[in-house]
Amino acid sequence: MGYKTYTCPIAKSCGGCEWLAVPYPIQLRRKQELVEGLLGRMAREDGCSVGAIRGMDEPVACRHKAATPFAPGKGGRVRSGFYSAGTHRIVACDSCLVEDPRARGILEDVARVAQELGIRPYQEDRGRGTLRHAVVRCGYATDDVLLTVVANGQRLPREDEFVRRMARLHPEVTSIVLNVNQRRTNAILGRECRTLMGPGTMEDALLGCTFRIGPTSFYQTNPRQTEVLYQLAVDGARLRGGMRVLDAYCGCGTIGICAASQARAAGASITVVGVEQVAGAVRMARGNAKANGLADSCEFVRADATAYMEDVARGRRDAGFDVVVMDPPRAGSTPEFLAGVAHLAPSRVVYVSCNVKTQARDLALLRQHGYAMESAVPVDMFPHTKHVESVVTLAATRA
Ligand SMILES: C[S@@+](CC[C@H](N)C(=O)[O-])C[C@H]1O[C@@H](n2cnc3c(N)ncnc32)[C@H](O)[C@@H]1O
Repeated sequence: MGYKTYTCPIAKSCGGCEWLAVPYPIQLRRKQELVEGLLGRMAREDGCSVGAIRGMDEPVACRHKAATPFAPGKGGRVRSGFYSAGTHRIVACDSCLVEDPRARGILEDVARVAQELGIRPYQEDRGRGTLRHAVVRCGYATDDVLLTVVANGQRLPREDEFVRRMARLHPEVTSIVLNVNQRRTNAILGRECRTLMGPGTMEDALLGCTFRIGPTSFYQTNPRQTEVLYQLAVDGARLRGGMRVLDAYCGCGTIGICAASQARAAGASITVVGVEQVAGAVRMARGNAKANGLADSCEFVRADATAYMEDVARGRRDAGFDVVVMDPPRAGSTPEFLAGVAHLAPSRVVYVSCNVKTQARDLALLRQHGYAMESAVPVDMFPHTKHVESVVTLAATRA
């Protein structure tokens, strides 16, 4: 890898890629050092070391998802682009280095068509206007493109015409969904969705499994690197026939389904129980298990992961897991969940994290509960930013 850097005309004002001026090999070195700093001592004490970061060959066009806010501009214009770093001022943008190249043009045309049809953009300070945000999700292994338009209301004015024009301008869009968000909040998406065109979801494939993803479901941003991340997680689980795997914080069921599919391909059958708190994601996970021929071996439960563990400890749910895979949000897990892991006493724990600080905090507790680190591998899911993901595997030290 040479010392090539990437440029972007709005790099300074956008602030999305804060490390863009840093050559990619140096970005990777910094992330490696960050993970070493947070996990290195614990790894050494347990007799292992932090492995080499898995970076990208070409860290561009890697985000499957792109979004824009809308705001009123001069002369009835509808403005779109990115929020300038630390503000809600919109900086226009017609292409983005890290996004799927299909996405930005579609978002720009949402603004243009809304302007032509007189659909008023949302005024954040007054809570007035209809068009708040748009989000485009593009398949990595498929040609699916899902456009979600977020409205401050149940309908868009001239909704049918809006859909007709967008479909004509962008035949590559396979689905359009209206998401309703009438709250005064910074959160982009509301809970309610209505399909305006197509199936209302998109399909993608990872590690040979197909996944249907809804507009509000979590799906890893960088699918190329997701395959690297998931393979590390599946390898770390050391699956054997007959094993039961708990996939905690499972989203649309992606890790558990990839694990069950790889076990099946190796002639072994495992069972997976996925736990996730978002109802829509659980529905998707069940459908995904079915679509991959794994409905009999993969079960998905809608629950708070900590509450699920507490139920297991009280004997209200089945225990008997050989492996726990956990992939919590940035805030990490809870002491109660981690105590629940100790109660379940799986032989292995695989901890996937997008925030190594909270992961280090949780690993310290798991080590107190009788687990030792066996491996830790950073994965670069977010090039040109300071963020890094890591996969840590632990084994029970007590037989
Ligand atoms: C980092 S994502 C990982 C999802 C999935 N493993 C993947 O790779 O796509 C974390 C997931 O945990 C879910 N989640 C957050 N807090 C939770 C909780 N307390 N209990 C259960 N699920 C939770 C989120 O909805 C999200 O789907």
